[in-house]
Amino acid sequence: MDVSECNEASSFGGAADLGEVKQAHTGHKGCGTLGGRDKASCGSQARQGDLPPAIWEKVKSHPCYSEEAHHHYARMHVAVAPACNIQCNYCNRKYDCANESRPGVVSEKLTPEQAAKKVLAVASTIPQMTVLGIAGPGDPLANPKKTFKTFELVAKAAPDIKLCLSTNGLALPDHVDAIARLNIDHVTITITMIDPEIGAKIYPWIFYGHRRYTGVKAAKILTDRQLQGLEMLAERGILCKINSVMIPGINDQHLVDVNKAVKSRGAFLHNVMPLISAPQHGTVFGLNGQRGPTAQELKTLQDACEGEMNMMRHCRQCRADAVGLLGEDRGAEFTTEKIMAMDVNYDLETRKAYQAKVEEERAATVAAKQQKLADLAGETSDINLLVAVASKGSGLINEHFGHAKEFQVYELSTSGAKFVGHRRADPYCQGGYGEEGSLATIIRMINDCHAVFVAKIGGCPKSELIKAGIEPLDQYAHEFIEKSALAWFKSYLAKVQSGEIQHVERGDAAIRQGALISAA
Ligand SMILES: C[S@@+](CC[C@H](N)C(=O)[O-])C[C@H]1O[C@@H](n2cnc3c(N)ncnc32)[C@H](O)[C@@H]1O
Ligand code: SF4
Ligand code: SF4
Repeated sequence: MDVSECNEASSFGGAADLGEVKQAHTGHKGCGTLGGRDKASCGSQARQGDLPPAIWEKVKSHPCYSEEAHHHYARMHVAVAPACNIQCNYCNRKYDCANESRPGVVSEKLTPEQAAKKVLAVASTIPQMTVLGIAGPGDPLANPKKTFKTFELVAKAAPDIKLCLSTNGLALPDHVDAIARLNIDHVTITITMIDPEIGAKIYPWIFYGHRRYTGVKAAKILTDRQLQGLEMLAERGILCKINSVMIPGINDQHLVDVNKAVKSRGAFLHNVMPLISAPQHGTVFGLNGQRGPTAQELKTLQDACEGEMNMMRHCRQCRADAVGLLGEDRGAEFTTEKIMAMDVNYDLETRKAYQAKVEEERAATVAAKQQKLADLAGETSDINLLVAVASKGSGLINEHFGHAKEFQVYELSTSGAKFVGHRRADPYCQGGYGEEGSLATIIRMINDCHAVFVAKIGGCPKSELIKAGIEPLDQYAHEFIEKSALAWFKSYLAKVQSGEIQHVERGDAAIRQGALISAA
């Protein structure tokens, strides 16, 4: 789901500012609303210097729009939008499990007033929370009064928080003016098809103009409205992310065409997300056995789409009430009951001071990586491999192998270290002792990786990883991820060149043996 699609309330406050942003956006060769883009300059991997300053300001601390930012900044969603105006075969909002991280899932629905109080409570407890997103549990624009009221309250009380919303796009053209007026600078539209014949297999019905439509007719209205809404937003300089759910056998090949269509209409970022379809969720796809993609299938599609626009690869498919860094969920600390009892002290200056420290930490991460990249400059090898990393955030290798809830995956080559995805894991250590079943699952899940970087690891999992051909590395504990990965890669290349080891491809073959994106 999406969500973090938040927008920026403070720095781009007035109409004049918006005009300036639009000009900066459309005027930039790499990120123009229409026309060619420069591969390195758009999307979540973009860094300072790649983008016009006004765009960089919008994305630099948005954990979903900037891969670099997601190590340092948090987001939150408030569940104020329960209703939906369409039905997707992959969505069932009635199924709720507090321990589950999945789009559309929430524990409590909130009024706009409760939501605003929650935002202030989180903002004062987690000063690196920079983005408020509304992403459900239904569709924000099928609940426009509650959605916009919430944004109004938050913009007034906490003007430094960026505002985002995530919509299926059916009602979008009717609300673009309100979105611009409220300075909602980031909007996500879920577009899974541009061909209504394919759409009819994904959407059983839509509700539009006081009536219900089904089949190809419904899908045609939906795709027309989505693309119209995207063009209208791009025209106003509002950054748009497109979410596409990858459904093998239904729209997987077609998503390359979707990518071209949204790129040409000014989308900033494309997020191809894997279908989640467990039967117990009670969705049509879950019940009829429709599978989601493997990690390798997802990566292959993302690579195919990544021509001129970078792809978002760090989406965690968050709950509609998620709180915290991507990949962690601190929602349980902020239930309505707890918030009502909290003494909330929202202090803008304290938040700014904290975020200045975060920026220092981030600058150190980038500098360390640049130095290692410079070290690699003379290498000519065409070796390209994956490594897994256990991290709790801040761009550090700071998680114990046995406690990791996910492994971040980086692709290493002489061009650098590129974040290409994550694999969810059931923590190997439950209550202090290892579970054999979950160790085997984790090894299968990262079986396409040559090494795994961890803060600490026990003797048994270490030897099992070595047996599986994955090198466990704890000597980089509490070091920066990319710097360490590049340093290790350089030493790996040296060993290959000296004949000390032989490079063996892992990749496809290993992961086809059963590594799914989620162990769940
Ligand atoms: C829950 S929706 C809420 C926002 C809005 N209604 C929409 O669909 O864009 C957030 C995102 O989660 C995605 N999503 C919902 N159920 C999913 C599933 N079972 N598998 C993958 N993505 C899913 C949606 O496609 C959407 O991009
Ligand atoms: S990680 Fe994905 S689901 Fe979570 S807030 Fe960001 S875009 Fe939305
Ligand atoms: S549009 Fe969003 S909330 Fe509505 S059914 Fe689809 S995924 Fe669920």
